[in-house]
Amino acid sequence: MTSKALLTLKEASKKYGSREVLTDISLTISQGECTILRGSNGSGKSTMLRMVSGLIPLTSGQRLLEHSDIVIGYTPDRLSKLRMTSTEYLTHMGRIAGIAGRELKERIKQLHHFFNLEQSDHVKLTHFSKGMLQKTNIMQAMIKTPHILVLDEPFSGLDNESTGHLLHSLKVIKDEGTAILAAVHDPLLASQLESNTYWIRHGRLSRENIVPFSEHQIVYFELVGMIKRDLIDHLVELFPNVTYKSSESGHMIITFMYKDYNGFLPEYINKGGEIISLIRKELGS
Ligand SMILES: Nc1ncnc2c1ncn2[C@@H]1O[C@H](COP(=O)(O)OP(=O)(O)OP(=O)(O)O)[C@@H](O)[C@H]1O
Repeated sequence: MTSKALLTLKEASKKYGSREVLTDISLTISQGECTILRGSNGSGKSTMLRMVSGLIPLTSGQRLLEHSDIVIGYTPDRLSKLRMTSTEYLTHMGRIAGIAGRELKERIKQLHHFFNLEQSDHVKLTHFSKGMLQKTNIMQAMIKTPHILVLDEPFSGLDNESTGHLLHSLKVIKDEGTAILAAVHDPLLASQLESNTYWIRHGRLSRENIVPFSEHQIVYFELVGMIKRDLIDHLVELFPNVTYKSSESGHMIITFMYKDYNGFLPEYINKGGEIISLIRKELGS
C-alpha cells in the first residue's frame, strides 16, 4: 500500500549568497513514513530541514503541499534551559501557534502524559536533564498535532536510556500516522526507526540502500583513538556508516559496523590513526 504524499520538493536548490548548498533536491514526504537524512558536518541537512519546514525560501525549484492546512512541527537541534516551566513554555508556544484556553491546556497535559513528564510540568527548564529538554523541544513542535514532524539531530547528547525512550515515542508518533523527517547522525539509531534513508553529498540527495539489520548485523565497534579530523572525514566518505565525535579528553570516539571491520580498521591504521581502546558492542547493550 502506498502512503499519502504530504509534501514534495521538486528540483529544489538553495544558495547562501553565491554558494549553492543544495542542488536539485527531489523528495516526497508521506504520511506515517520516516525519512532520515544523513551527511557529514556542513553538508546541508539543517538547511534542508528548514526548507521542508518552510522556514527558509528555496532559491529555485518547488515545495508542494498536499493541501494548505498541512501542519509541520519543526524541532531545532536544541532547546535552551529557559527560566520557565515546560507548561509556561508550551503555553507561550501554543499561543504563537494560535491555540488558547482550554484546548491549549488539554493539549499541554496530553503531551506531558505522552512523554512521561507529568511529574515535572511545573519544574523550571533550568532543572531539566538533556533528555527532558529534548522531549520539551519536541512537544513544542507537536503543540498543534503535526502532519509532519521535522527533527534536527533529536538524539544528540542523550544517554542510552533517554535515547531508548525517545525512540519509542517517535515510533508511536509514526505509527499514529505522522510523517517524520529527521537528521540523524548515528546509523544504528537510523536503522531503528525503519526509515527511508538519504545521504546529502556535495549538495545532492541520494537514497541509501539499507539492508535490514539481522541478528548478527547488530554488532558494532567503538574505537577510542586519535586521528586528524580531515583524515577521519575522508574515511567517513569511504565508509558511510562510520560515525565519530570528540570526547571531553580530546580523543575521537568512532563507531563502525561489524561489516566494516575488515575494511575500515586497516584504512584507519594506514592513515596513522592511533587506537587507545576498541570495544565490541551489540545494539541495545
Ligand atoms: N544562514 C546561513 N548563511 C550562510 N551560510 C549558511 C547559513 N546556514 C548554513 N550555512 C552554510 O551552509 C552549509 C550547510 O549548513 P547546514 O547547517 O545546513 O549543514 P548540516 O549538514 O546541518 O551541518 P551540521 O551537521 O554540522 O549541523 C554550511 O557550510 C553552512 O556554513
